[in-house]
Amino acid sequence: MSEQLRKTVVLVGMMGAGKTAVGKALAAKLGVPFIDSDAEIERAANMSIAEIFARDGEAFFRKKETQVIERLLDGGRCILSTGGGAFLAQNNREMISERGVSVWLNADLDLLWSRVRHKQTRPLLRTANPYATLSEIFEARVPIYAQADIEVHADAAYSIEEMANRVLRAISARHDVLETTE
Ligand SMILES: Nc1ncnc2c1ncn2[C@@H]1O[C@H](COP(=O)(O)OP(=O)(O)O)[C@@H](O)[C@H]1O
Ligand SMILES: O=C(O)C1=C[C@@H](OP(=O)(O)O)[C@@H](O)[C@H](O)C1
Ligand SMILES: [Mg+2]
Repeated sequence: MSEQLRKTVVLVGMMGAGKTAVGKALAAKLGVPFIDSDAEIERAANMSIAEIFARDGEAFFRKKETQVIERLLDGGRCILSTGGGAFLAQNNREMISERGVSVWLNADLDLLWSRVRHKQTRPLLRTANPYATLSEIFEARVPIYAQADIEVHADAAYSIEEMANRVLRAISARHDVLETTE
């Protein structure tokens, strides 16, 4: 049995949902390239995301993010993990739905917090009360992530491997995304 990816799969969702980790595992399963938009931006700028936010600001980062996602969607089919804010701009959502398929990794706030609380890599959470900030961002964004083509629930009990299998099952049900031949 062989599987052929017919569209780029774009993982969206909150910081800590597992987009980067699950995307990598999914790409390995399918034998297709894995690309993380944050990593691409960091590579091009030769700076970390935190440094880009500090030096050039969030608006600059968002412009770069749109450019990078547009370029990647025009390239070969792959698993594309985006940063948590990438799905918020309408033009980004439009190009993702025209040229790829969006998959929302939907995790609850407690799970997200448990994964991001000890990390210093996410500049948006460098506030006096990072839990409150995460909670506000979560409330504001959930209705937008809910516009994704496919939703996969992320539970604390699911390993990265299990999550990759869940996304694989969800896209396998869509023949316009993953074609399976005997
Ligand atoms: N299903 C999972 N089980 C256990 N740890 C996970 C799982 N998914 C992600 N992680 C861990 O949680 C952290 C955040 O995951 P990451 O992939 O960076 O999320 P995102 O890219 O959505 O912000 C990382 O340390 C990652 O290894
Ligand atoms: O949610 C956001 O706005 C952001 C999420 C981060 O990516 P992850 O979702 O992979 O952590 C990164 O793009 C940047 O710190 C902004
Ligand atoms: Mg990530």
